[in-house]
Amino acid sequence: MEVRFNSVSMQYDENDKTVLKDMSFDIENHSLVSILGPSGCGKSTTLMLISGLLFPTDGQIFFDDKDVTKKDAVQRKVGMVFQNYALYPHLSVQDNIMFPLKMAGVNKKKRLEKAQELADLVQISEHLNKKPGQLSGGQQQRVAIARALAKEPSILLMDEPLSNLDAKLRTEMREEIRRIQKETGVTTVFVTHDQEEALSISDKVMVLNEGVIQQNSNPQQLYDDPDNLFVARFLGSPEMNIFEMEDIEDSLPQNISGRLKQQGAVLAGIRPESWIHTNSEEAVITGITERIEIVGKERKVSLVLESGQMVDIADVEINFREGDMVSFGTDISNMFFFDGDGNRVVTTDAE
Ligand SMILES: Nc1ncnc2c1ncn2[C@@H]1O[C@H](COP(=O)(O)OP(=O)(O)OP(=O)(O)O)[C@@H](O)[C@H]1O
Repeated sequence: MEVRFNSVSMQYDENDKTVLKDMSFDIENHSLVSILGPSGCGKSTTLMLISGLLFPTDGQIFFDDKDVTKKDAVQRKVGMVFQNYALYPHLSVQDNIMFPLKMAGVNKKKRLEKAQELADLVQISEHLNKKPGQLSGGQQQRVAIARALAKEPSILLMDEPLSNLDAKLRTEMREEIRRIQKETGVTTVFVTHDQEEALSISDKVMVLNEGVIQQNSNPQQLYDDPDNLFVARFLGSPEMNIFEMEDIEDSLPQNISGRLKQQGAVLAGIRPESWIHTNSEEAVITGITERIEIVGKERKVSLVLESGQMVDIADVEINFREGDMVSFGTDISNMFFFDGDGNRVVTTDAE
């Protein structure tokens, strides 16, 4: 099922602030889309509006060509998975999976068949007779996914489904969600505030801030070609280093820095992994190495510039020590520029 928002706005209360502002997007059939953004940006509200558990103040919502704006969750036939699993503790795994089918009046033979099929899909067959309390968090979430899929939903909605799991299980389960989504082909919307999670499993990531879509594109594009300063800084860890243009323009070719300024560029950004250690005059920054962190294969250097600005540098060969004065440069193609409103400024030469 394709989902389309047409200028949707949401205000919980007349006197309250507008939580989502004039939101328009398309979610392609059979795709997995993540909604990513900081706390309070409107991720769950967007998901609830797709589900039909909430209704917009303005705008229309379409499932394929059908206007579902006024239809509730049952009419929209959505499947939902929550952070806390929301399983029935007194029912077995099998009964939990079959529950929506029982409510729909499906006969027992068919219910059992479907429960087995879904248990196989989410790889929980050997636990069918257990109660949720006897399962690990990851296994409980598998049951919740199977239950959400039981009625062959038009769309599967997941609100921070992995938040209660430890780091290793989180990684494992996100791969599982991707596999299950691919096998079933069900259009899936996944809410998370974890960028790695969103980038690793999604066909598209919708980045939200303060109820406004900042960018809606494939994960690689978000990282390599951010539309604005918010997206550039939100994605990537450590965060992109940001400089005032005037602090950095001397190291840019004059014709390019002139053109960028003409276009309104006031800030320049360089990702920590784009720096190259150099002794040449082409260095963009020079500073004192304040800290070197080596954790497994990760290398991170914190450099303090003369101005006092701290710069993060990652993935470089470390042939210097803490306290050393070191210089770094980068190719102009690795630099991002932004105007005073935080919008990206691109000159063809700087691309
Ligand atoms: N029932 C409600 N009544 C009034 N305001 C609400 C209600 N639910 C959410 N809000 C407000 O709407 C805004 C968006 O909330 P929402 O839960 O959608 O954000 P979120 O991005 O999912 O946040 P989080 O990551 O913290 O869960 C917040 O400012 C929140 O305070």
